[in-house]
Amino acid sequence: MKTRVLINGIGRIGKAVLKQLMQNKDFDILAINEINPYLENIVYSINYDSTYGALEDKFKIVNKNFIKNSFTKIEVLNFKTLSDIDLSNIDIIIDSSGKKEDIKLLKSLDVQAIFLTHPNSKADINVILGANEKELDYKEHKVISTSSCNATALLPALKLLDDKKQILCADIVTVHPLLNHQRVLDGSFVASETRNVEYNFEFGRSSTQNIIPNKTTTIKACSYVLPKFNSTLISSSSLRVPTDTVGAINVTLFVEKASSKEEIIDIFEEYENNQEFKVMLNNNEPLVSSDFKKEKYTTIIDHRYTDVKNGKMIKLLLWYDNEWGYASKVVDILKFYKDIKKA
Ligand SMILES: NC(=O)c1ccc[n+]([C@@H]2O[C@H](COP(=O)([O-])OP(=O)(O)OC[C@H]3O[C@@H](n4cnc5c(N)ncnc54)[C@H](O)[C@@H]3O)[C@@H](O)[C@H]2O)c1
Repeated sequence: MKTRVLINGIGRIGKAVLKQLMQNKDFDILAINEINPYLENIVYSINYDSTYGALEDKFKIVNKNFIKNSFTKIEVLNFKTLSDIDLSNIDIIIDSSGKKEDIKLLKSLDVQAIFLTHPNSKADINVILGANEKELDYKEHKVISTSSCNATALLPALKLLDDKKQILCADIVTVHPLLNHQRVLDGSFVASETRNVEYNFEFGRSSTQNIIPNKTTTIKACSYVLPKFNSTLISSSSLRVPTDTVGAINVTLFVEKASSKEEIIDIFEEYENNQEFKVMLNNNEPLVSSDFKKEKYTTIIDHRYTDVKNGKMIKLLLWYDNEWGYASKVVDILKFYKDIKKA
């Protein structure tokens, strides 16, 4: 039986999830809920995309509040909160609105599961493939966070090296494309339902003219998945850059067990050849960020920059598509959830 899905919030991540999940015959996207009240605008922004290109099979509006292409017909709703929606024909919700909804309210919804596309310490579980998917239990876990793009890219690599070499401490710097909550030109930085103002004033500055430093929640998000990877072990910072998608993470690790550069590369190559999900891919080509656009592997280890000093300091450069790549992991987690439920 097909799993009937509602997507809440059809922004950058909602659209990337929609376009990938539409291809999967085990899922039926029955509804989208979006606070944007302009249906014409929603359809337009699904059909055309500056980053990933236009849809070949375009949607049209039918029957007032439905959108339809050759294969899919989806109802478009306009509610402020999920609790106002009739969910009688929905099995799972993907909440890609970014809204930090009350977890009690989410748990009370009459669906099998709610997948949040942001890290959430109050969710029943935060899942990253290649880190803790074996802990996912459909009977116990109803509110399931699929963590953040950075943590999804970073944690499998950290876990692998910790299992083999035991990490003593580390530092990461994420280089992240701009996001919709930023300003095009300088302005105020105000709180919203999806971003609180404790962030920093630098996000009120022009996103296209600056490299914007900020704190990152990446390590906090990792700790919700595997508690040992926390801010006592790992320091972090982030640079927001004026590109549309594809991030990079510069990782420096100090480890207990000494190794050579060749041994570290072998560890990642062995992982790539034996993995269950598309998590890690090794790269040795002279590529730049846009070459990783639409890459579905969670993280690409760029071995042109892999290095080891004195046996115990390891340097890595990781790439990841923070939109399409992350959304592909949300879809993989949904497939995994469905598989364990069937088994
Ligand atoms: N963009 C990324 O790189 C990325 C990667 C991983 C996770 N995320 C997370 O995914 C979430 C969405 O991020 P995004 O970049 O797609 O943001 P976005 O601003 O592009 O999209 C959010 C969408 O949700 C809608 N929305 C807001 N509140 C709503 C509500 N109450 N009900 C229904 N719709 C609502 C907005 O109108 C918008 O269309 C955030 O939590 C973000 O942290 C983003």
